[in-house]
Amino acid sequence: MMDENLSIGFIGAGMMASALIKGVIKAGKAKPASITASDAYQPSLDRQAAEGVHTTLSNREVVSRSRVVFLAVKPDVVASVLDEIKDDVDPDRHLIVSIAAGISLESMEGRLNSGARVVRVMPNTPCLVSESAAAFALGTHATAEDRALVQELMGSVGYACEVKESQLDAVTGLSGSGPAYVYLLIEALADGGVRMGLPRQVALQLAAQTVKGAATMVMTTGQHPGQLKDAVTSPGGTTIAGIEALEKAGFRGAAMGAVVAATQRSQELKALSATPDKSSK
Ligand SMILES: NC(=O)C1=CN([C@@H]2O[C@H](COP(=O)(O)OP(=O)(O)OC[C@H]3O[C@@H](n4cnc5c(N)ncnc54)[C@H](OP(=O)(O)O)[C@@H]3O)[C@@H](O)[C@H]2O)C=CC1
Ligand SMILES: O=C(O)[C@@H]1CCC=N1
Repeated sequence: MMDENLSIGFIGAGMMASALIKGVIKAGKAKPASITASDAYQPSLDRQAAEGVHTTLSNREVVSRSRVVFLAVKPDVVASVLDEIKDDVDPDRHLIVSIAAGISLESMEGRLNSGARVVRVMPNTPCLVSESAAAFALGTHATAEDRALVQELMGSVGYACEVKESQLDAVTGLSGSGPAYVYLLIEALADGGVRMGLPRQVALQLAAQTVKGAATMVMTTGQHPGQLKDAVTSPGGTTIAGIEALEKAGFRGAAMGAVVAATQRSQELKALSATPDKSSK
């Protein structure tokens, strides 16, 4: 069991860090006072300070105050942040948890002093409402305790599982970016309702609840989505007319293509994380 007084730090206090901070506090896994957040953008820090989180403009202070340090900056900033905190990271004390898309464990370990414990996590923003879908991979020096801690922390805000690092780009393309695809779907379904005369608010509520209900059916009945689809689809009825329209528009291919494109983009981001020459350390 995690100690609720475990000190957790966030370097970068933007969208994803805010969602994680709120989620872990709500789950009772950390107290606001045991969290430290840094950012380059003062209004982001002001938002965290209002929640009772200790804030600072110094990334090094985050490391000095925390045992678990989340790297929650954009992928192209990770290298410079690691260079900045490198000499403050103590393998006996710190676990570094990167949530940056595409940045490899090897490249991060290569920028830190030897023995640094690093984990890569790919979360998603629904951790704010305890409905995250996350996967993680352990670095060379991360321990069984680190695995248990990350599983407990991420599991407290939704579903979490360990995967091979090579699978994390696909996780990013599916569940990391996935909430945005589903928001697009909800918006489009609501637009369809509005197009056919429903009030906007009613249409949006019906669309969102339909997506939530269908997801809950998949997760609780154990039935294949195809079986559940068939149960909605009466012969010669309304649903098959709707499905025909979706199939004609290439809906399945478009959804698969979104995951493929986002995965490929995550793979491209690796180019930003080439391992530095170790002899220069
Ligand atoms: N958003 C999402 O749904 C998900 C994001 N991620 C990953 O999370 C990471 C953060 O993404 P997201 O929260 O969306 O991005 P944001 O831009 O919202 O947050 C990043 C924050 O880091 C700040 N920052 C920039 N440089 C530094 C620095 N040197 N030191 C400290 N803070 C700095 C930025 O300030 P400023 O704006 O002034 O530059 C910004 O406030 C990314 O690596 C992304 O791949 C992973 C899963 C899902
Ligand atoms: O769009 C992005 O790059 C980040 C990573 C996954 C979700 N958002």
